[in-house]
Amino acid sequence: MDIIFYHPSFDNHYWVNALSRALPQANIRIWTRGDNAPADYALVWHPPVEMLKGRTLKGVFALGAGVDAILSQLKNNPDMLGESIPLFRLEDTGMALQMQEYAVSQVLHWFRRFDDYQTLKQQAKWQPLDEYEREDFTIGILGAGVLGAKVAESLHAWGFPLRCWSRSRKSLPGVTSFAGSNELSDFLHGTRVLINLLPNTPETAGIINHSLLEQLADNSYVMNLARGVHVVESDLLQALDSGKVKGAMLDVFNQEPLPANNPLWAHPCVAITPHVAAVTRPAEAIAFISRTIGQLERGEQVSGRVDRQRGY
Ligand SMILES: NC(=O)C1=CN([C@@H]2O[C@H](COP(=O)(O)OP(=O)(O)OC[C@H]3O[C@@H](n4cnc5c(N)ncnc54)[C@H](OP(=O)(O)O)[C@@H]3O)[C@@H](O)[C@H]2O)C=CC1
Ligand SMILES: O=C(O)C(=O)CO
Repeated sequence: MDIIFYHPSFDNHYWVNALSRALPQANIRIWTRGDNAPADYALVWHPPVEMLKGRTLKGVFALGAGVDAILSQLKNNPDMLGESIPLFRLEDTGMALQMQEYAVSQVLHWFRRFDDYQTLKQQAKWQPLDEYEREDFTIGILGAGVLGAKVAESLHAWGFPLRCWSRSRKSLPGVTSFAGSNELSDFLHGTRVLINLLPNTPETAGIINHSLLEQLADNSYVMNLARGVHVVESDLLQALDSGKVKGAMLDVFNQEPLPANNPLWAHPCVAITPHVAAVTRPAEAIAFISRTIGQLERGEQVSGRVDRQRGY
């Protein structure tokens, strides 16, 4: 079995060595320009079109959870990957725990008013503030897939009222499920903390806009852990300036790296991380990929296949 590997920023040699240990029966090589030799599988992130074009692969694995970049490449280059070639993505592989850490720590930061205490500290003011009540701190999670469901689970342990919004109805302990565009308004009504874990698709791009933000509870908080394209930045800034939204924690942006002149950097109510909410963990990712390749080779059912029409 031949496997080609390409990632623009990972240590490709490290990955190929680790993959070779996990799949000793496979010949695994780093793909470089001009390599047209046969391959059974391709493991990629932001691959050059020529890497995949014209190949008859048994499968392509995205080295992350989101496949928006590769699907957008495919839209512009439909012959990059034949319709019958399955595309897989990483499911969890250590990312859910990272998302849980991120979401729980930030929700607690807001709930315990550490943002307000930081402001008071800058003024050298010793001033106990009113406590927030849990029942006024409803957390709404946009997207209840692999990562959204795990984030909900971790917040459930802290006793917050929880709701999620997805395409299909969910049954998650302690979480009220809202499904489909008809139920989005009800989901937003009363949501104090909005956490975004949707995939980037034509239906979800720009979803966090003026109309959505207006429907949140007053003094709400927004956490974007999914993709920058979900947030209309000018609408968020306006909501922050008006006080409708009290704080935003943003990991992903329309343009990455976020340009130095972007007003989000200087906004006092915005916290920023550089797309690190959940990174691909090699050991877990390699375990998932090698297990899935084994299942495919044996003709077994596999998980993680992307529905290209749906976009995630
Ligand atoms: N910032 C970072 O470091 C990282 C960001 N990400 C981002 O997180 C995203 C989510 O990952 P993951 O949880 O694995 O993805 P999943 O595909 O498992 O979950 C997606 C969820 O979104 C819901 N959804 C999709 N489209 C719609 C829609 N039109 N209306 C309502 N709900 C919708 C799905 O509903 P249903 O269940 O009904 O299908 C599902 O619940 C990734 O696509 C990626 O962009 C991922 C990893 C790291
Ligand atoms: O896996 C993904 O989709 C990511 O965004 C990794 O940071």
